[in-house]
Amino acid sequence: MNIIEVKNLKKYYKGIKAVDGINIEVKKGYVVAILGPNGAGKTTTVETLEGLRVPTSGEIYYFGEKINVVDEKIKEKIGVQLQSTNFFTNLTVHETLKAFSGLYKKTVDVNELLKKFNLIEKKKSRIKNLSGGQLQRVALATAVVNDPEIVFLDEPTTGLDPQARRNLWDAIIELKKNGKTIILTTHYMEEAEKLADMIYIIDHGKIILKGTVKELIENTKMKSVITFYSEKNIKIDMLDLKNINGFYELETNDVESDIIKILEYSKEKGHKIEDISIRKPNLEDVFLQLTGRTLRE
Ligand SMILES: Nc1ncnc2c1ncn2[C@@H]1O[C@H](COP(=O)(O)OP(=O)(O)OP(=O)(O)O)[C@@H](O)[C@H]1O
Repeated sequence: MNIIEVKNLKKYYKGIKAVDGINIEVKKGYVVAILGPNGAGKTTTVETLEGLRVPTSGEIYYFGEKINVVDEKIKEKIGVQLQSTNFFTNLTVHETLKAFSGLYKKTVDVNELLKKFNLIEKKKSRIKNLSGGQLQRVALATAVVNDPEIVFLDEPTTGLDPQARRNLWDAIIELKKNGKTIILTTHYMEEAEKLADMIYIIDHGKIILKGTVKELIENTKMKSVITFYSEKNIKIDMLDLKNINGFYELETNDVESDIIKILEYSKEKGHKIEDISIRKPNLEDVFLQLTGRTLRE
């Protein structure tokens, strides 16, 4: 069953079509990523689903039922981590989570949350004294304080260093393991690749492609590239090798079989081959091919 379904959703501001007729389906227990560059319409989309913005038109279904407003009943079942998380900087971590749990009927034990998000040691620290990674973990904890079925995460790792980002990914994977359905926005393709069961690529308010990572890459029919270096002149039957001053490049759809051919040739002829690398197409390439721009432009 689709836990959320969005049909032809539009949100227009004066002169700006922030969201321009998008369709999204979210299955229970899935992590769905909305991936797109700055200004693509990601925040507008999720905040409309959260009931924070009123759509211009379109239909939203929660748990199979069409809704007109995101009412209290739905708000009890969703958890929201806002992009611009404005906590009271003088409150402690514990006080912050307590304050958020006061907003809901059903809540989980705050100490459990502190444990779960590795914040026990920071329990009495003031928000203003936390690192970026710790702050994002508090934000994630506030999003599940009501034990929601669906968790919305708007660019949860923006601005974090790689280690803090990986820690947060682990926390998100843990939420999924606990059966939560997660909708996250991101402009990091690694994040979508790592976490998402289904990806919607959005640009200028429209979904330009959807699918699993594998489907998206296969869909665009992009090839992998094998590169290596050799001082010898290498010519292998059936392989269209490009040679630029000893740096060889091969575009291929069958990395495994072609790499074996190259290695067998090298062994047979005694021609030394160095610096072999394989580059498989990723979501950044998919986006570039579709739009002519990179995700971070
Ligand atoms: N309240 C508003 N009034 C007018 N225009 C808005 C408003 N909110 C967003 N927009 C515009 O709508 C477009 C989409 O913005 P949105 O914040 O949804 O994009 P985004 O993909 O979340 O970007 P980012 O990654 O920068 O957060 C942008 O052009 C933005 O300037």
